[in-house]
Amino acid sequence: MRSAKDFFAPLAVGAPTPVTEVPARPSRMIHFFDPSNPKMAAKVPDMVGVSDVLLGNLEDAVVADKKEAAREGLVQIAKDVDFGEHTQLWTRINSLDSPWVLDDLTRLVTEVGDQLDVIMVPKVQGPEDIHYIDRILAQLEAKGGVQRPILVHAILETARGMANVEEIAGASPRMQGISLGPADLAADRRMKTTRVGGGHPGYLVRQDPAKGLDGAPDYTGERSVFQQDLWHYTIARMVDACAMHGIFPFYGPFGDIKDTVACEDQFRNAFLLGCVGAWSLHPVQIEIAKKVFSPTAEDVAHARRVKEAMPDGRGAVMIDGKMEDDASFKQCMVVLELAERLSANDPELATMYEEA
Ligand SMILES: CC(=O)SCCNC(=O)CCNC(=O)[C@H](O)C(C)(C)COP(=O)(O)OP(=O)(O)OC[C@H]1O[C@@H](n2cnc3c(N)ncnc32)[C@H](O)[C@@H]1OP(=O)(O)O
Ligand SMILES: CC(=O)C(=O)O
Ligand SMILES: [Mg+2]
Repeated sequence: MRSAKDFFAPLAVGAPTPVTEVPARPSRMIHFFDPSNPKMAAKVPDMVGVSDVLLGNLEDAVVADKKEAAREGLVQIAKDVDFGEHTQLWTRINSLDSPWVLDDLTRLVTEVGDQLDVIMVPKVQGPEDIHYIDRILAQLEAKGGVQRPILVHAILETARGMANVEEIAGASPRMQGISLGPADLAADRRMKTTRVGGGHPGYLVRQDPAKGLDGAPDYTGERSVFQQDLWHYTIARMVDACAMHGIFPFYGPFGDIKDTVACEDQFRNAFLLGCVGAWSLHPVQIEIAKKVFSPTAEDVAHARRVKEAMPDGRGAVMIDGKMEDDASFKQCMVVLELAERLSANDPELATMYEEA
């Protein structure tokens, strides 16, 4: 463990000073594109300002013989495209045990390090993986003359990573956030779902049987079933780990692109539990994430009323028959702060909240 007093010192001579607070930039959707796919790459400039985060994916979903093309494609995009103030450029590098990761890091950081906001690291197993990335990034930042520290995002997609999630979240001042990786995590845990995120009709709770005429349970009657959320425990624990360390939790991918309704439900569950965003794999999911991860006009209006009724956040008042006090005031401030942050980037949302 590093001494607290050294935690914010650069890990290489000439590397930029680490941040003491992770910038809370709007990141409602992390939109994935494959930089080796010319059709997807061509769409990137038009997605600036549409997606909060554009992520050039180098890992899974990019075939082995396209790894170099994806890396070079991303370098070119980072050089050619102006991402402006409101869209961040991220990448997902290959896993730390792969033959590509060293070149991914070396090439990207020394060539376009100042354009990259966050590097997503897949299959993080424990804090030691983050310590490795922390040091090598510092060395490469120094070599490339990078001016601001590149932040790090871990994907939670192994049982060991899950068991170490709190240590991962606090492993470096570079840690920006953590995403749930439901596909690899399901495989690693030997879960028996073949879906990429989302629920499963087999994971359910069934209503008790009604009583028959003789007062005994009638096991033959109709009984409602309630599908449960396979990911509840994992997301809730990830949210706590992130909140504890002042970093941001994200739901990951929802693979059933055509099921926009269930995607919206899964995203909203994550939003309500504390996540700030989700991944978008297809352009259709950008709008879903934008809708879900922006507070509703009703919630903003309610939060404002509570703030007006309790300007200093103390005491207890009744609003619409409900008690509001210091704690619910804080809940309302979470909503208002998020609405304010998002409005600064999104004039449409700003107008909606003004009129709420
Ligand atoms: C478990 C994990 O690790 S998840 C993360 C890794 N996976 C990914 O990154 C997957 C990213 N997404 C994709 O590869 C694709 O969206 C797929 C394979 C799911 C579907 O692709 P398609 O079958 O081409 O979808 P579809 O036909 O609806 O595409 C419509 C248009 O949107 C484009 N498009 C599709 N996905 C994207 C994207 N992520 N970004 C930009 N454009 C996209 C297509 O190129 C197509 O363009 P065109 O109209 O010029 O032909
Ligand atoms: C997100 C991811 O990489 C996974 O689900 O495996
Ligand atoms: Mg994965």
